[in-house]
Amino acid sequence: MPARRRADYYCFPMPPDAQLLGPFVELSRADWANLAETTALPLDAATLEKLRGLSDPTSLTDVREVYLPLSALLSRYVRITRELHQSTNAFLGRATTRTPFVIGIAGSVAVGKSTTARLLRELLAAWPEHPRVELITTDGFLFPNAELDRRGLMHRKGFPESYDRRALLKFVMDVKSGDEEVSAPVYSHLVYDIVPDVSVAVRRPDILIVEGLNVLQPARIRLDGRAGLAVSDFFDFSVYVDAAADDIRDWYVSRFLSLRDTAFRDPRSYFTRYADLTHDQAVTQAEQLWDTINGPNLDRNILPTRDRATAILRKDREHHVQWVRIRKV
Ligand SMILES: Nc1ncnc2c1ncn2[C@@H]1O[C@H](COP(=O)(O)OP(=O)(O)O)[C@@H](O)[C@H]1O
Ligand SMILES: CC(C)(COP(=O)(O)O)[C@@H](O)C(=O)NCCC(=O)O
Repeated sequence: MPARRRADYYCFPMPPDAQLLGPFVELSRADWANLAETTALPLDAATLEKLRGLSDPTSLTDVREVYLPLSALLSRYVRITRELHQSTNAFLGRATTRTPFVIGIAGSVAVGKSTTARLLRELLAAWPEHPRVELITTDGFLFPNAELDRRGLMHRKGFPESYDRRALLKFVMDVKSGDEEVSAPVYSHLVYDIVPDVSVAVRRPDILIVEGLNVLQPARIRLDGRAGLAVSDFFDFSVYVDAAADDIRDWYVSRFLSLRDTAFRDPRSYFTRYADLTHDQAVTQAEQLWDTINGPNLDRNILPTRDRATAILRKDREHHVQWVRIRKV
């Protein structure tokens, strides 16, 4: 038998596509939709149009049946975490400042994380108890292209090692330390690079949403054999947006075709060379990008983190959420 590495002893042996049901309660779409505590939707069709990602068909019915109940559950978590903070302060005899409630949103490229994150921001901000909701995406913590090139990682964009993980961890730790102002760098999908000298500031919101491919990655084992910290150690709640890999691949390809007719035509786009591809050439190009970068990243790095989430939203081929899993407490 081959020698086992020390870290193997701490791993629960699971096939990569196995799903843990034990720690989760699973609700069908219909049962989940019945949980919405209010029928008033604080969002109209025009706002939804602005929040939806390119080629994302999420409808007002989806908002009402899926995202509204999720925001109601999240609001409970926020309230109870505040009570826990007060109770902990009373126990410690200290008056520590409450820190933002941090929500992580994970999932593959093209699965619709941005739409989920923007919808939750809108819905959560409608609650008078926590109106200040901010959102950051982890792409701002990708290394700039020049650095990715230097490290031989230009074809690994989105893999865990393509991020400045230390800076991302410090950002989330500073937010959870209650720092008055914490800033994050900014990425441009259009230019396909970090925007130099630009940052966004996070000033102690009630809720911070952190959206990105790898936010549920566990801590790395350091050279001395000890585990470090991971951003997910500072999440109060996390959501994994899930779908069949073949469906996500198709969504990626059709989004690429839409981008060919829109963003790729912008002279500032990194991908102007794709604007004049024929339909068939564009499909081949998109499939190649998927099969060499985003597909392997999903298999190796993102999907194995699914069961670390507090909530899993599983979409069908039409982007409709079929079932929801919530971690038991
Ligand atoms: N090359 C691109 N040019 C312009 N926008 C893009 C490009 N690639 C992705 N986007 C946009 O960036 C956002 C994030 O995309 P992605 O990381 O695939 O996550 P998701 O689809 O899960 O939200 C989406 O709103 C998408 O439409
Ligand atoms: C920018 C991304 C890595 C996503 O970053 P995230 O905000 O999820 O950390 C991804 O959308 C991307 O552009 N991947 C590169 C491969 C491709 O062009 O499809």
